[in-house]
Amino acid sequence: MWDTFLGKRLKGAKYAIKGAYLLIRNEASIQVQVFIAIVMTIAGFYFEISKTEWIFQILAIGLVLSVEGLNTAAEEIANFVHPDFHSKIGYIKDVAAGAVFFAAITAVIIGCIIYIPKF
Ligand SMILES: Nc1ncnc2c1ncn2[C@@H]1O[C@H](COP(=O)(O)OP(=O)(O)OP(=O)(O)O)[C@@H](O)[C@H]1O
Repeated sequence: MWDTFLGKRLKGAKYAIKGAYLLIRNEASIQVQVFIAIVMTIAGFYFEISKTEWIFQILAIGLVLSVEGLNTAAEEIANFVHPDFHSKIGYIKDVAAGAVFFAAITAVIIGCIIYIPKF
């Protein structure tokens, strides 16, 4: 069953769900982002944001969690291939963190556009 086209896709999805679970269980940065996502979701219901606002909020949450997850993967690869201090590893980790910064700034701006007018 797992050797068919559909079976291989299902197996891939199984590993992806396992990866998402590992990120949430092991990574403090992801746990913080998930907490913020839950708070923002509660805020969305509390302020009864519009369908368009929900779409942007969900996209922002997904963007941050996705990029944070990829940043963690980059850090893990860097630590595995070169556990010792190296300027190149420092550069790789810094640019991966920079990607998270872009995503986080985008999410904050979206949050401000949605919620500031509600006060
Ligand atoms: N092996 C290394 N060589 C050079 N610089 C490093 C190395 N490891 C970390 N750094 C520098 O330290 C910064 C933070 O490292 P890292 O992202 O691993 O966070 P941490 O706080 O050490 O670990 P964690 O995120 O798991 O708590 C990097 O962005 C990089 O500038």
